[in-house]
Amino acid sequence: MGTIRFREVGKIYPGKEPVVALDRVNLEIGEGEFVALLGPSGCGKSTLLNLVAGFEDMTSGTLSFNGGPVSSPGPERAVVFQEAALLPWLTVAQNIAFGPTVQRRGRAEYEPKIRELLRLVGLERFADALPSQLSGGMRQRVGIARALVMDPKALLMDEPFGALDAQTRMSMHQLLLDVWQSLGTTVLFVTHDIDEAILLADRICIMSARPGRITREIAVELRRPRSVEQLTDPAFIRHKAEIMAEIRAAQKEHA
Ligand SMILES: Nc1ncnc2c1ncn2[C@@H]1O[C@H](COP(=O)(O)OP(=O)(O)OP(=O)(O)O)[C@@H](O)[C@H]1O
Repeated sequence: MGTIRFREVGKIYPGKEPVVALDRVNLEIGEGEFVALLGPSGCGKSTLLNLVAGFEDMTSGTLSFNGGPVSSPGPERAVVFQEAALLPWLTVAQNIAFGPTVQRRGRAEYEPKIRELLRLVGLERFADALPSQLSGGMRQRVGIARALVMDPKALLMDEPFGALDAQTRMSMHQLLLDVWQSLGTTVLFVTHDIDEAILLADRICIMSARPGRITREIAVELRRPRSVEQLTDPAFIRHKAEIMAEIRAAQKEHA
């Protein structure tokens, strides 16, 4: 389970000059699907993700997760932000265990899970390290493990690799693909990076400049398992040209 369904969803931020962030968004994401959201800055990508996370309320329309309405955050929908925001006084393992600890779950229940997640994100040797001893990529691995500890049905990722250098980004792409392949979690992934979206996603939704609407959906025709070698695949280049043309057209319309 992990299906997400937007029906005619609108979001207006109230204020002296109200901001129409989303306008009649329709989107269906199937169980285990990897969907990337691409679009110009300020088009409402984070707003859309925050609605699924339960951080914001919509103004109109309906949004459901596994068939039920979304009204608040929940452990079945985990969020990964650009900065992992780890607790600096806790070790890597303690940071990952933070959610279960707050929920007062027994150590015996979650410890095997923490070990499994440390292995999954390649940080077994850093279980006792403090966040200050880690690189940016390693911190983000902890962020992913922390998100997975409650066995979420969906991972909501808001530019999770946006602050990383190109090399680290590439290894994070591989890591995320491996994690997704082994867990089958639904992923909603917000990015500015066209290559990243094509490399990772099953489907790419392109949003128009404000007010944000989904103007185009592209099913990515690259075989899995994916790897960075596919950056030169003819299908990859075709998708990239198609997406760039769509984004240019949307910008022109807005100008
Ligand atoms: N809490 C808020 N109050 C008022 N306006 C907001 C709020 N949050 C976002 N907005 C506005 O809503 C619009 C959509 O913002 P959002 O952050 O969803 O876009 P985005 O596509 O994620 O942008 P970026 O790519 O730059 O992160 C923007 O114009 C933004 O200024």
